[in-house]
Formats: sequence, C-alpha cells, structure tokens
Amino acid sequence: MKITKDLYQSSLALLTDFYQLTMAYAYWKSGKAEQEAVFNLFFRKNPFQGGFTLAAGLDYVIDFCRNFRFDKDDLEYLAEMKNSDGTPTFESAFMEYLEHMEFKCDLEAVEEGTVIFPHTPMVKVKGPLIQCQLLETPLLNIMNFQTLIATKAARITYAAKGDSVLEFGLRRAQGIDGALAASRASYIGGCSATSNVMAGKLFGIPVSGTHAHSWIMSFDTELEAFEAYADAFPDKCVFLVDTYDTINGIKNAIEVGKILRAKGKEMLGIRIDSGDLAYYSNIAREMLDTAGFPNAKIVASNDLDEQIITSLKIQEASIDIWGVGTKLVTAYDQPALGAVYKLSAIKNTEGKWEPKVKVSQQSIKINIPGEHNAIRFIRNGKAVADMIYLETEDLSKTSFTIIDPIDPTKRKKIMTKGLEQEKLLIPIFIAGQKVYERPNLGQIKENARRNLNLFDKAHKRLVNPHIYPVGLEESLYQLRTDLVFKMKNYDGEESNI
Ligand SMILES: Nc1ncnc2c1ncn2[C@@H]1O[C@H](COP(=O)(O)OP(=O)(O)OP(=O)(O)O)[C@@H](O)[C@H]1O
Ligand SMILES: O=P(O)(O)OC[C@H]1O[C@H](OP(=O)(O)OP(=O)(O)O)[C@H](O)[C@@H]1O
Ligand SMILES: O=C(O)c1cccnc1
Repeated sequence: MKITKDLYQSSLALLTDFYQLTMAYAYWKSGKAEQEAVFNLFFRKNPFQGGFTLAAGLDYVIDFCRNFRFDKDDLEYLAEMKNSDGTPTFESAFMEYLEHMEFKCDLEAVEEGTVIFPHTPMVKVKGPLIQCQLLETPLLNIMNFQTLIATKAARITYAAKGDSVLEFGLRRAQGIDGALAASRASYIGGCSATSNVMAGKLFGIPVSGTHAHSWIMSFDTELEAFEAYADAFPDKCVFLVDTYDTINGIKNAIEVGKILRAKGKEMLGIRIDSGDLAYYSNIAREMLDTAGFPNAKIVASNDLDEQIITSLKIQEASIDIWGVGTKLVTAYDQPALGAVYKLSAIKNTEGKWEPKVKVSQQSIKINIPGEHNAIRFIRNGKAVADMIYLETEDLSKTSFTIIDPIDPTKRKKIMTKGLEQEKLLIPIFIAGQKVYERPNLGQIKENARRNLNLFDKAHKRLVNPHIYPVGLEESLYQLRTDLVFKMKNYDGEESNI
C-alpha cells in the first residue's frame, strides 16, 4: 500500500517511547536481548460503551515490521544522547547490535475486519525479547487508532440501516496521518466513500462529494450558482440547499433539475446541512416527489453520529445518504481505544517456557498468561462464543468449559458437535518472514461485513448491548489463578491482617 510504503520506507524504529530503547539497552547489557518471549496486544473494554469492536490496522503493522530496522541517521541520533554525567546513554557496541538487528519474530494477528472482544489478543508477537519490546509502542499506536475508527464507522453504518454513509472528516481529523488512517478504517467499518481525495488515490476508496456554501455565496443568487454547477457537472448535481433559506433552496434545486432534465440529464439530489434535519428532509421529499423527482436523493450532514442518525430514523426523516465527518474520524465520544501490550511468557535459561502474569488489584487488569490463541464457535451462521485457550490445548475435544476472565462465576459449557470453529489469530510472520497474503481493501471491507453479520443484533445495538460470551478455557483459567496466587505468595491461608 503506497502511503504506508512511502511513510514506512525509511525506518520508523524511532517512532517509539524512549523507555523502550532504555529497556532494550538494559536487556542487551544484561544478556537478555535474545531471550525468547511472547507478548499480546489486547483491549479490556469495547469502545463507545458498545458490544463489539472491529479490528483494523494490520496492514500498517505488516509494513512497519517489514521495514523494522535502525538506519544510520537513527543510530547517529541515539549516539548523541548523553547521561547527566556526560557519558553516552547507549554504548557503541549496542549501536552496532541495533545496526545489524533484523526483524525475526513470529507474529500472529486477527485479520482486519474481524469482530473482536475484550481480552482476546489482536496481535501476538513471539521472538527475541528486545524485538518484542521495541514493537510495543508502534503496534499500539497503529492498532488502537484504526480499530477505534473502524468500530465507530461500524456503529454509524449500523444506525444508518443500509443507507450510504459518506466520510467527510479530513478537515477535522487529527492531522494528516490520522485523517488518512481514519478514511481507511471508516471504509473498512462500512462507509461507502470518502471526501478525502488522497485516501482515494492511496487506498482505492471511492471518492465522492457535493459542494460547499462558498460556491453559492460566490454568485449573486443561489439559482445562478445551481445553474452554473449544473453546467459544469450535469451528471453529478447534488445541490446544497440551506445557504439562505432551505425551502427556497429546494425550490431552486427543482427549477435547475427541470432545466437539466430538458437537456436529458437528471439531478442526483440535494444536501441539507443545518436546521431540523427531520423537518426539512421530509418537506424536501414531498416537494421533490410532487415536482416529479422521486429518485432525487436527500443527503444530510451537520455533526452527525450514530445517536443522531438513530434519532432521525425514529423521526422518519427522509434522508437517503449520510455525510459524517468530525464525530467519526475523531471518535468524538471516546478518543482512544486503550489496547495494551503485555508480556505473557518467557523462555528461561534452561529453554523452558514460563508463563507470566501481571498482578493487579483490579481483576480486569490481570493479563492472560502463556502462549494462547482464540477460537470462535459458530452455529448456523451465528457466532455463539469465543474461547481463549493455551496453544497446547487439544482442540479436538467434544466439550469445553469457558470461564469469564473477570467473573469466574460466569461459565459456559460448549459442546462442539455441529459447531463451526474459526481460529482468530493467524500467522502473519514466521521468523521474520511474511507468510500472510494481504487482502486488498475491498476484501477487508467484505470481511468486516461478513463478520458483523455473524453476530446477533443484541450484541450490536448501540446502547446497553447484550454481552457476547468470551471465556478462558478451564486449564488456562486455572493457570492464571495459580500464577496470581504464586506471585502474591498466597498459600491458601489469610495472613498479614
Ligand atoms: N431532527 C433532529 N433530531 C435530532 N437531531 C437533529 C435534528 N436535526 C438536526 N439535528 C442535529 O442537531 C444538531 C444541530 O446543531 P446546530 O444547532 O449547531 O446546527 P444548526 O444551527 O442547525 O446548523 P449550523 O449551526 O451548522 O448552521 C446537529 O448535530 C444536527 O445533526
Ligand atoms: O459536520 P461534520 O460531521 O463534521 O461533516 C462535515 C461538515 O463539514 C462541512 O461544513 P463545515 O463544518 O466546514 O462548516 P459548517 O459547520 O459551517 O457547515 C459540511 O457542510 C459538514 O457540515
Ligand atoms: O462533499 C461534501 O459535501 C463535503 C465534503 C467535506 C465536508 N463536508 C461536505
């Protein structure tokens, strides 16, 4: 993909938090750099108080990993760093180590467009500790943002109930890279086009749009402006009708629509960008129908989001196409996803894997130890539960018990007979070599559509969704519990009270 190619062609290894580099140095200094480890990237809560999350960003992750290296100028910059006593922060032998470092991790991930839930890894990295560590910040940066926006787009398009949603966010997005990534993720999540021309060029997203109030204001009258636009784009006329007086604007649009029709052309529709969108769209529909334009579409815009679209649907507004910008590309009501990246296993000096857990007062923050994967059980085309399990687990068993990672009283028994199984994490890199064939953006969008269709409406509703069951397979649950007790030195007796 071109943008990521251009952006990632030069190494982005310094696009990280400084502490990753100081840890990398200390791993190297203490002889741990090449020790094998497993890290998992996951989030703890669905965004927007919703019931699901839509994964996006893997394509950027792939480019990042393929170009993961320290270039000469990166190393020169690091070599200049000094401790407070004037000595170099990183010794030159470490610089040489970084210079020759090649990405050699195994990386598994859920495909873009996969519906995913809290606690399930979206990306798993296995390889030299130093490399796994250095990937933390950039992987989180990429996955957190694109997953958030793809999820927002899925919610907005869900509210639009099959109507087209156009992404209009470029002018309000978080910078240039944020805008491009947001256009890409919005398309994956269900938008049908973007106003962002560069996103169209770089990613192949359909580009579309109408015109602004400035076009109307640059003429003496609105009618003149519509006529001139119709001259320039006889096949693409969507007239913005609310610059001065919306009802009069609709009348002018109809008048120019008739002129176009006399020339054998059809106006596509009108756009309303202010006022009561239910009231004006219904009046517009009636006026257009009465004037003989039943096929003219009504586009609405103005600070829309999934809640306002839902409300306008309930009000039976006559809106066919929704233009959504600011609230989509900035994920206005929840501007970060909050995925984390945690060490879950490390190979000790005897070559034995040791599961690792971070103990927390809040049980939601206790990570899942060991090398694990997740599987989705599907019955008659509907997903019924996801199970997170240890890689050593025998998946041919006929029944499993899954236990809620936060509340162990919530358990479900899964009888596998007649259920389809979909493995969620699939190999992307093996020993640094890419083994995954990247789908194109259209295929990713289709994967998102198929994935969203796997889930019952109850999990997709925007408010108070029904919680989809995701659980730890029993032996993984037991491993986690034992490890937490071990790390807390808990021997079954209450003490220290
Ligand atoms: N019928 C409706 N039901 C619910 N929300 C609506 C309805 N009509 C418009 N809205 C929303 O209400 C908000 C109106 O905001 P605001 O008052 O700033 O706009 P406006 O004054 O109509 O237009 P502008 O300030 O852009 O000229 C927007 O978010 C819009 O999408
Ligand atoms: O509202 P959004 O979802 O971000 O959609 C994009 C907005 O951008 C344009 O106007 P702009 O905001 O530039 O000016 P306006 O607010 O004065 O209409 C357009 O007319 C939409 O209102
Ligand atoms: O094409 C449009 O109508 C458009 C594009 C960007 C922002 N607002 C509207």
